[in-house]
Amino acid sequence: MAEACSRILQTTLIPPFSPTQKPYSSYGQRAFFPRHAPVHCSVSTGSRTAAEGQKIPWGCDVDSLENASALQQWLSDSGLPPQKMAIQRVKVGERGLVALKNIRKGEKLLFVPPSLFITADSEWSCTEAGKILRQNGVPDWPLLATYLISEASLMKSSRWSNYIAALPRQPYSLLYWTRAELDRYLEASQIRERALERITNVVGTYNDLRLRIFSKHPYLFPEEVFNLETFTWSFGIIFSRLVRLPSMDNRVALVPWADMLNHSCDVETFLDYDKSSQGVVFTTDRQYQLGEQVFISYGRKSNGELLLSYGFVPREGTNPSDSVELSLSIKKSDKCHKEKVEALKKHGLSSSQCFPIRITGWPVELMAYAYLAVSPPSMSRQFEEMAAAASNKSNAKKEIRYPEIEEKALQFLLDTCESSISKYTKFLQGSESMDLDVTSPKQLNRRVFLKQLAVDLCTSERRILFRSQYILRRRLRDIRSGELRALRIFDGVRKLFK
Ligand SMILES: C[S@@+](CC[C@H](N)C(=O)[O-])C[C@H]1O[C@@H](n2cnc3c(N)ncnc32)[C@H](O)[C@@H]1O
Repeated sequence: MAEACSRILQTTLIPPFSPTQKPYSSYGQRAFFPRHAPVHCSVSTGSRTAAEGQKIPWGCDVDSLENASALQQWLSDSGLPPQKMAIQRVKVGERGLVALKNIRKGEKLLFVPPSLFITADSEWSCTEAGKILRQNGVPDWPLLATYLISEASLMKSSRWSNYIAALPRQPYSLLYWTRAELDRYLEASQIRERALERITNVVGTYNDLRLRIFSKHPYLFPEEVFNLETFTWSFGIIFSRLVRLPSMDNRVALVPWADMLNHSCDVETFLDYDKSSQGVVFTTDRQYQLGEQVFISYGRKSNGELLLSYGFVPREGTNPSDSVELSLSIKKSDKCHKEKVEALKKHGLSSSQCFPIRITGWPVELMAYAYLAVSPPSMSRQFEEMAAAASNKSNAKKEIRYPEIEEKALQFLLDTCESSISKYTKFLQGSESMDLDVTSPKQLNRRVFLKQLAVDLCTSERRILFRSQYILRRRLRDIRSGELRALRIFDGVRKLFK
């Protein structure tokens, strides 16, 4: 479903690049951007639609194979060894790498040499721009984001032009959702908060670069090229394609070709640098028949995290790493609110804290937080111990137990879980009749697409909460029936002595 809809989205949102546009005059061959009205943050302006903002004149529509063969040709001319896979249209992920022959389990594939990686050390076509960013100590991610825009804007003059031309013109990412869309579709999920934080970070990073560097060197960083729209694009590319290479001191890199591999929750194989073959490889953990799509893992990520960075949600129940964030808080009305918050602060936590819950259970930290939330003033001496155990920074990751308040703590968790479930249910029931009031087919496609992603995410997150609700109810029932049994025995013994 998501795939079918995503195709619609991709072909309708972005106006195609017009090759007749003139290059940017003061910078040799930079692509020309029409001057925008003042830059807006997509989060703060609910009215702006994604279709209006992003006019990126590079990249391509991923649902077509536009530019894929030029990329393949350029890569093999630039030192990529012959491959057992080719870029093709696929059912999962639109474009992906497909086996050209049978591939065995345990085979090493790819071998992308370092000369084809883009890292923070890559040479800039505009050396002056790179020098200035480095002199200003710009960290790797913003540096890479700026590098990508700088190279992209140089079009054919950049050595990466074939790679950039094959990148998505609009990466799927929550960065492209407006504030109104996030509020409307992701209200029940904590991923909404994460998306808002991420958008704020991107906007903040761009504003910081603009104030500190770009405004001082307008000839090197013209606003027509280095603006919030292009930064949203480059960060979208980075979030969805950058890889961390453990065997290269955890360096981050864009690795052309390797970044054409799509994610599957069924495989456990990751990209890494292989010292012996001196290239980025992965080792297959299953066999592939000729014509089958080959997958890697993007890491053990929840459905929410996959939506946040990559813009897709795996089918319900297929992701063993799926989790949902449950937000717990210390009630303002708590007699020991101040003391509890202070204890939490000491351990880097706050009065409201999110914990990941999986289908298989929850972390010991969550239970410790619940104990703290329900503990009475008479237990104030234990607040510190509870806060330490609630923080994953505590060295001793031991499970703490306070039998005297266990029932209260479990009930607190059950209440929180059920209030979260009701938010999801409200959204999911409402989504069936959600009015998709729109004025154009483009907007309709976008809304159907976003709604489907949100429904998929909320269904999978609610499923985990349902499971927790079941476990919590059973534990409470056991505690209560145990207490009842103990009470009956006590009563019997009392009668005996009467
Ligand atoms: C590293 S790129 C992979 C190549 C990408 N399909 C392309 O054509 O450029 C990551 C992007 O691929 C897509 N993708 C990867 N795995 C997917 C999956 N299992 N389901 C849907 N889309 C997927 C998402 O759009 C994601 O942002």
